Formats: sequence, structure tokens, C-alpha cells
Amino acid sequence: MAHPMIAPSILSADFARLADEAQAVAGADWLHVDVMDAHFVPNLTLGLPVVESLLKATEIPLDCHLMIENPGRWAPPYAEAGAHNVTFHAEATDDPVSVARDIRAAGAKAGLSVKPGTPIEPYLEILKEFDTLLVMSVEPGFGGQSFIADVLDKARAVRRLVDSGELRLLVEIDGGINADTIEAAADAGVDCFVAGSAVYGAADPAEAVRKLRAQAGKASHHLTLAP
Ligand SMILES: O=C(CO)[C@H](O)[C@H](O)COP(=O)(O)O
Repeated sequence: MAHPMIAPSILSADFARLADEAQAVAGADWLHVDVMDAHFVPNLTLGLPVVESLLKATEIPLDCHLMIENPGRWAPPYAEAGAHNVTFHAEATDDPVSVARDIRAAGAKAGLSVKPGTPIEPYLEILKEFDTLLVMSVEPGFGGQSFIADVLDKARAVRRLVDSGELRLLVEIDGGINADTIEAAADAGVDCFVAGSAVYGAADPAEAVRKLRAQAGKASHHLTLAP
């Protein structure tokens, strides 16, 4: 049985010390990299050059979350650079399937993300083209926001399809994940938990990763897929 996966979000890290901040969470499953373009979301973070440098600085697989417009243009280079996952937003493109195929062809896992207000039903048919569904549990753009529990219905719906064998992908959640919220998300069938402030705001980020993973492991749902 695979363990619950924890993906610390570098949005809450010190951007001047990213290599050290990656080292500080050495036991994490993935390092979640928030790419924001100040258009799709009202914040600006980092882009491909920083991801290329991070790839040289850490062995942790990079989970690149593109909160950007025009992912068809910008997503494949992250895959070519060596990112493990390249996730883009359903709301940012009219043709998510071709973006997913381009990401996979460039050698990465493809992820689809949905904002809290975006229903999952219109996308269920195309999820077979993806390796990960990233359910946003805050409005994308900023760390440190409160968890929106309503989105767990989307995780439950997709988990049912995975458990019944109709889909094969990881369910990931991002936003407001901490000691108070992670068990509810795990119970809903989430496989991978992104946590920014709960990890990098802790005195010992590596210990925070271990504690969150142990807490998620207490939930009734058990993973069936390896990462
Ligand atoms: O994608 C994000 C925001 O758009 C971040 O990954 C997310 O909010 C993590 O931060 P926190 O755990 O503090 O909520």
C-alpha cells in the first residue's frame, strides 16, 4: 500500500534560499512549485529558469503547478526540463486534452487542476488523459488561506471512479492543508497533499512533513496507486 504523499509548496518558502528550502523537506514525496503569471491569478512568482535551477538543486520530484494563461504554449517546456508533474488549469484552455498529450510526450506526468468553483463533471470524460487531478481547496494565488471543505465532493467523485477501476490517476489537493484539515481530505480519498504554510511555517519543516503524512495515514481511505 502506498503511503499518503506530502508535497510542500515552495510558495511559503524563502525564495532567496530555494535550494536550502528544498533540502529542509528532504523526506517529502514531491516539491510543489507554484508558477503564477499575474494574469490567470493575481500574483507573480517564478518561471522556467527557476525550475531549471531547482531541478539541479534537489532530488525531490518537482510537481509544477502552472497557474498561468495559455498552458498549451508554456507547459511542455517544464516537462522537457525534467519536471515530474506538470499541472495546468482546466479554466485556462479550451483544449486540455492536447495540452496533456504534449506534456506526456515531453516526458512528464500530466495534471489537471480545477479552482474551487469549477465543477468536475464536465472533465470526468477526459481524466483518462491525466495522471493527476489537483483539486484546489482555496482560490489559487496565495498561500495561507482557509480550507474550502466543499471541494471534497470532487475528490470523492473521482476517488470512486479510481476505486472502481474506471480511472487511473492520483487525487491531489492544494490549499489550507494543515493538522486540522488533512484528515478530512484523506477521508475523501485524496492521495497527495500540498501544504505550504503548514510545512514552511513550522520550526522543523521535515518533521511537519512526517506529522502530516502520519495524520493522513490515520484516515479510513487507503491508497491503491503508487506515485
Ligand atoms: O497553489 C497555491 C496557492 O495558489 C499554494 O500551493 C497553496 O495555497 C499552498 O499554501 P497553503 O498550504 O499555505 O494554503
